Amino acid sequence: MTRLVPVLDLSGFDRGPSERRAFLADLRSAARDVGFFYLSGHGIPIDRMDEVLTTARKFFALPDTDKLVIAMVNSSQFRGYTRAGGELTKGRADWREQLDIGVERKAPERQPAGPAWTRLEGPNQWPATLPELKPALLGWQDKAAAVALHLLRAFALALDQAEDVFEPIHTGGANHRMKIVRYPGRDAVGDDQGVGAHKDSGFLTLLLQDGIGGLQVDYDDKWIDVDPIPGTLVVNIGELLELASNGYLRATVHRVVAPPAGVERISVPFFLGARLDAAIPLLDLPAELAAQARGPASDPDNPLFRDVGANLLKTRLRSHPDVARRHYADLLEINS
Ligand SMILES: O=C(O)CCC(=O)C(=O)O
Ligand SMILES: [Fe+2]
Repeated sequence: MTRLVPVLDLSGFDRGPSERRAFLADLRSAARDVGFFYLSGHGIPIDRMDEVLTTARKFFALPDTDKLVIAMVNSSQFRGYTRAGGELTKGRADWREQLDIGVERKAPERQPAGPAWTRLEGPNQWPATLPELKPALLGWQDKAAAVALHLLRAFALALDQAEDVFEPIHTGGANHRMKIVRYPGRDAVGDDQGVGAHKDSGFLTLLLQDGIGGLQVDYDDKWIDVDPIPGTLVVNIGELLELASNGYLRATVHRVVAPPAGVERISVPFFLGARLDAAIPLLDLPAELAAQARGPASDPDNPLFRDVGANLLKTRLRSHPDVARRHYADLLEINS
């Protein structure tokens, strides 16, 4: 049986010209069709994957007070802990708790006249009572970034571009983001929105999920389960890659249905980002690909900006209104 969401083996990309060609053809069709695929052959041992999930579980098991000390609302960089119900998708609460981190940097000197997105760079918040979390998550972030950048080179070739076409927009200051997420069983609320239907806003998302399931993709107006396959990562395309390819590649809508009563699900999404000062290029696609480009499917309520920093700030402000009110009140016309 062929799966609707296929499994692609990244090691094929580095195994010689004919395997590379086959990998790129599979990548192109997976990315254009359903927009989601499983990635095997990525080189991250399954033990490392399990370790990250285990460490994430330990974090969520900490007492609420330990987690709330590092609440995201403390951070103008949108880093830190969000309790279940504290994040919104299309205005509705998501039933998941999570810790957001990003690239660990010092906050730059604040330039009042500088662009607002400069406030997004800076440090993460870490729990004092679980010191192993920081090395585990920063280590995972490095590994996931390396896999995602490798894949981005493959995407460039699949689009008939120079392999390094995306390098200028991420080299030297990329802003990857990641989080650890816990979806409690639905008995807690009686609502089944783990996370509501959305597209991801970066280039590529690499998702590590445990064995529970609940992730679904929108395909032909039906919700298709992306059931866990051990040892793989789930990859999907974000809006920046859709934008760069003028909609030839597609950022697929997806959601998570909360697990059944008494069951929790842990996931670790990693979002490959770009430099905040970069603008997303419009790639010059060869005629046969350009003819099939649909134009980016921008949501009229939520238009995409080519400027990476402005785009990221807009999506963060929408998802976390409490952070917006505390740290970005000067920018807000939104009063909710
Ligand atoms: O937890 C998951 O499986 C997916 C989460 C997700 O789509 C997101 O955080 O953007
Ligand atoms: Fe997502």
